[in-house]
Amino acid sequence: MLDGDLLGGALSRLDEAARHIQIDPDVIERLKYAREMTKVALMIRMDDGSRKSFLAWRCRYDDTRGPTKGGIRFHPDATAEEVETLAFWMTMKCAVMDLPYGGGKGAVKLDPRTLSKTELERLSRAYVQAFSKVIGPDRDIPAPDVYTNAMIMGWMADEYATIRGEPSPAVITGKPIALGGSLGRNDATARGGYYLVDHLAKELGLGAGMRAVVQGFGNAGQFMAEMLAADGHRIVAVSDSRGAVACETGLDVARLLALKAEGKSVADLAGTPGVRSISDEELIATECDLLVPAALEDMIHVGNAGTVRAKVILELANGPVTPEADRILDGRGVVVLPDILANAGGVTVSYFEWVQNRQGYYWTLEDIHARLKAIMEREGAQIWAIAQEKSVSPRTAAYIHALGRLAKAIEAHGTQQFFAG
Ligand SMILES: NC(=O)c1ccc[n+]([C@@H]2O[C@H](COP(=O)([O-])OP(=O)(O)OC[C@H]3O[C@@H](n4cnc5c(N)ncnc54)[C@H](O)[C@@H]3O)[C@@H](O)[C@H]2O)c1
Repeated sequence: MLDGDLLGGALSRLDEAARHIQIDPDVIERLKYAREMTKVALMIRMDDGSRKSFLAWRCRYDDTRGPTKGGIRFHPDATAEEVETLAFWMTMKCAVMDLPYGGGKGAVKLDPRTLSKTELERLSRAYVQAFSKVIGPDRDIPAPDVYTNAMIMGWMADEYATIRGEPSPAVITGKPIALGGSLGRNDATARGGYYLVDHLAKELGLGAGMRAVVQGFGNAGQFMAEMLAADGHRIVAVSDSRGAVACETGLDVARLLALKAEGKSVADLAGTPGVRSISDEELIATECDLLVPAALEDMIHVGNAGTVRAKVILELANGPVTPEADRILDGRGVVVLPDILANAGGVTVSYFEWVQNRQGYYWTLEDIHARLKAIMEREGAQIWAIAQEKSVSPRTAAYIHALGRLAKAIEAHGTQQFFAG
């Protein structure tokens, strides 16, 4: 964390939103602390016969509005604080989208690229064994996040079914289609963000033939680049953890996708005609209409926010802009579409997957796209209207929107006023 503590920064957004609405102090008190945080060491057998332990967490931040929901991240830099912060953001995100969920998150501290496929499977199953009493279709529902994918979700669902003695697909979302996954889950995060930008294009001053920059070229970033390019926009710069490239006339997205599919980096496109290698800081400073951070937290901070030359930032990643950077961007007129709205397409289609699993009836892709579009447009328009009405940033407006819904649920259990009477 470059600009202070991550959880403190996240909670400060809550205080900022609370200044603009009448809210019972009990509500803020309730949202300041995670309800439950579990830490374990997962010990697995490695392929060479040795044993190795990995730290793992699962946080259920708040379940006032329903079972907790949130992904599992495999990352060498994962920390307990990061997990709690991500679980807090999930609480706000599910409220923003009016999904009947609270917020949760999990992580394992490791670089999954250092494990073989069989070791990765053992680790994924060990995670579910360790947290089998924490998770559950009515308690806490994990999903994929950074460096986890559908295959890992499939192993986890299978392990849970073995422990319970019966299939229980609604315990986890983002599963392979053949194991009860939903159509449209793979590109849902990017698609939701895309629908949002499209719906608010006029208000944002965006139009045809945009210049876009995408930071992070995984699930969220790749689908976003693909959708933008398919609609005739130009992807002028992209990056992944191994480097960044730029091309004034627009990068060949199909070629970038092929490189990633071969296990290579987007940086390997450098040297082809018109494509040059750039630094991460140059990527952030690239002049464009739309900057899409789709990697990790804190990528736009006090040290580089002043260099941003984008009209609009669409936060597909969670927490890519620090609170200090937010203030700098705001002062420079850069509109930030906040993570708890911009990347909520993923959890929304995860919700659809959970509903389909529970009812045992599966929807068509057209159905899923139409439902996702309707929700993104509905919540996006409401948040934009709050921002205009209260003269606040879309981020503060999104927090006001979420807080209003959470407050109703928390207050329904009785506030200080109720018990003092
Ligand atoms: N996948 C989802 O459904 C989903 C939903 C909501 C939010 N998100 C958020 O989106 C972000 C990306 O998630 P994902 O699922 O696409 O993960 P992913 O693992 O598929 O991809 C992550 C990408 O980020 C890149 N990256 C890592 N460090 C980087 C760095 N320093 N600079 C540039 N690129 C870097 C990696 O190389 C990779 O291309 C995360 O913040 C995640 O929490 C994902």
